[in-house]
Amino acid sequence: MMQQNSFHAVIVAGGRGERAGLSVPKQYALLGGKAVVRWSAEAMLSHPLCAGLTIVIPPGDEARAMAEAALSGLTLCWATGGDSRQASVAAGLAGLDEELAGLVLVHDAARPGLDSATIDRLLTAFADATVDGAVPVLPVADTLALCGPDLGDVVDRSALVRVQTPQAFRLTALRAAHAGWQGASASDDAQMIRALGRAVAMVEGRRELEKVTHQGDLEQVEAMLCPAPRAGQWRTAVGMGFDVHRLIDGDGVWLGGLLIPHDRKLEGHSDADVLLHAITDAVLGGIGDGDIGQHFPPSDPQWRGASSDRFLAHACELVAACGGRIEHVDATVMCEAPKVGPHRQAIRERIAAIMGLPVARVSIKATTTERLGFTGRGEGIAAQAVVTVRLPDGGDNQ
Ligand SMILES: Nc1ccn([C@@H]2O[C@H](COP(=O)(O)OP(=O)(O)OP(=O)(O)O)[C@@H](O)[C@H]2O)c(=O)n1
Ligand SMILES: C[C@](O)(CO)[C@H](O)COP(=O)(O)O
Repeated sequence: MMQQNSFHAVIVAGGRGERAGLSVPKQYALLGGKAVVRWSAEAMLSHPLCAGLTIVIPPGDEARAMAEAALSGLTLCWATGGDSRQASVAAGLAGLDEELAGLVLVHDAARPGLDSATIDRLLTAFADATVDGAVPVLPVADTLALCGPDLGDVVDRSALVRVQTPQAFRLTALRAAHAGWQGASASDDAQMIRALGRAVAMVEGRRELEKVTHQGDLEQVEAMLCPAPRAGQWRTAVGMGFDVHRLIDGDGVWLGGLLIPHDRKLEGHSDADVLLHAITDAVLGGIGDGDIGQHFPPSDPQWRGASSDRFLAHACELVAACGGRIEHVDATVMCEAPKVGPHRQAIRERIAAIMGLPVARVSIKATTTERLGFTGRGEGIAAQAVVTVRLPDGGDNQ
């Protein structure tokens, strides 16, 4: 049953970002350690009335979006973009169920500064049954003038606004607008709804919703969203973790959130994922918050056979609750077998997804111990990890 005023979000991330001139399309660029598109995806999904999210990406970009933008940990649908923003929006709308999505919020991935309050203002506009759309707007602060070879006449700016996204619509109206559009390519959806003679309300926009368009914009938006810490406001902490599990007869070992085929398995109360346990302890070490056994006691039956993803995700949530963020993970697995190398990239991607990090910030290494000791004799597997955490001063655990 659809909740009153719940909405489905469509984030268009199907462009090439040519004007921004970055080394990757701007939706995948890192802003405050997180891919640009992930900022809006998280903001949409964390809104209590968000009933679903579709992200529109360039053709063939799904693996990249999941790995580079660390989107695989989020619950969402994919759509393949078109040659223009308008075509990409249409592709995103195509998969929506009319019944489930009464309202749709269409948003540019290139505007990472989305917050819940803006979404609330847009939704509130639909209390007026005559409204079919709502957009966030900002006043124009500069003098505006026509331009030709020389400066032309000044335009009355009191009659102008800057239109941002997300733009909210009744889905039936937006579909009709896209189906009936006959003009040149439309730069946003509100003008398409208005062409049908339908009303679009204006709500207060947000400075932080500035679009990353040209060179230098990414730095400016980052400065708004992640103000650089002044000396003494932040500190960097390094946490370390170490774990060992015994190998027994079985048919595969859980390592880094993946089941690796093997003729043995790791023994433990949970799934015994020795690598995730070491990383979890390193994350907890970074915030001085005990260890994995304290948070998930082996004596507690609810953790019997549990997937260790949950332990690591919980530790990452504790970092966020302190106002901190994880910068980097470096871990080493010690065993003779199974060989980790063939699975290294898949393990990095899985850990990055669990931790909400870009893959580049997760390093996984492996070594034998030259047949020495318990790992050398194949009696068990050991793993150690180092995690770097950035914490605001005052965000400390006592
Ligand atoms: N074919 C396209 C073009 C744009 N977009 C998306 O629409 C938003 C606004 O577009 P814009 O800022 O123009 O992005 P780009 O097209 O990527 O930029 P450029 O024109 O500089 O290449 C962006 O989130 C972009 O990813 C899209 O989904 N599909
Ligand atoms: C949709 C939009 O962000 C509203 O301001 C804007 O029109 C996108 O324009 P672009 O030329 O596709 O960047």
